[in-house]
Amino acid sequence: MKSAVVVFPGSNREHDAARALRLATGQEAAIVWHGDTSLPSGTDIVVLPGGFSYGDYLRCGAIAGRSPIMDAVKAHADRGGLVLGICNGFQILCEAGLLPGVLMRNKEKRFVCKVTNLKVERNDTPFTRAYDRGQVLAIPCAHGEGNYQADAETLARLEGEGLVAFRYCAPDGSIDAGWNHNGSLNAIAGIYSPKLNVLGMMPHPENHVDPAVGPTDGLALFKSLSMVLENA
Ligand SMILES: NC(=O)CC[C@H](N)C(=O)O
Repeated sequence: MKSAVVVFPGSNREHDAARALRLATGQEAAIVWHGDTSLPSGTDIVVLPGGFSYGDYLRCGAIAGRSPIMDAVKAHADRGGLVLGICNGFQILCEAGLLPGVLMRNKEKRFVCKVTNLKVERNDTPFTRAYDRGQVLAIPCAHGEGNYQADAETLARLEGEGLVAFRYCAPDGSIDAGWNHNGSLNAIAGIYSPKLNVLGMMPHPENHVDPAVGPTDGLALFKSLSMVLENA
């Protein structure tokens, strides 16, 4: 499995993402600069990592979404290639038009850094097959602008087509506004593209992958990707 992690000026989670990919797949990810115009040949999965690309100026991800590498990322996604955007990476995917909607400021207008509970909506996707449907994961969040918003038509389409990947939930899996720390519509923490090959999510699965430093609920996401590609 060949993976590539894109680095933008201000990215700060690229090594965490590369490490998670290495732990799950046993292979090194290529590190790709945002100013490049192509991905390494044979790339199976592209990861847009978290961080503060371009200092979060204009809107988080707005400038990075127009970087030279994004045409190659779009072409990869159009061919059915896998793309994972985590936190700032999710913001970049929305700003680049690979996913619908926008990430607004958290409802309390504060940066939130804490472990959240995430409900796995479906486990028949390339990103979630190593999870159970309805499983509740403990995954950290660290963002100021994670409040997912979309117009009513887009929201209805996401819900109707099963494109919500994860929701913020209570520890027992119930959807309760008290656990939706950033105010996202329908407690949405992550969404898929219509072909399920692009996933954007605000929480950081790459930070819960190593038993030496804590819980490992994020590892199965990266394992899912390697399972898909082994079976391809
Ligand atoms: N951890 C991150 O990727 C942060 C995302 C973004 N800069 C925000 O604060 O919303």
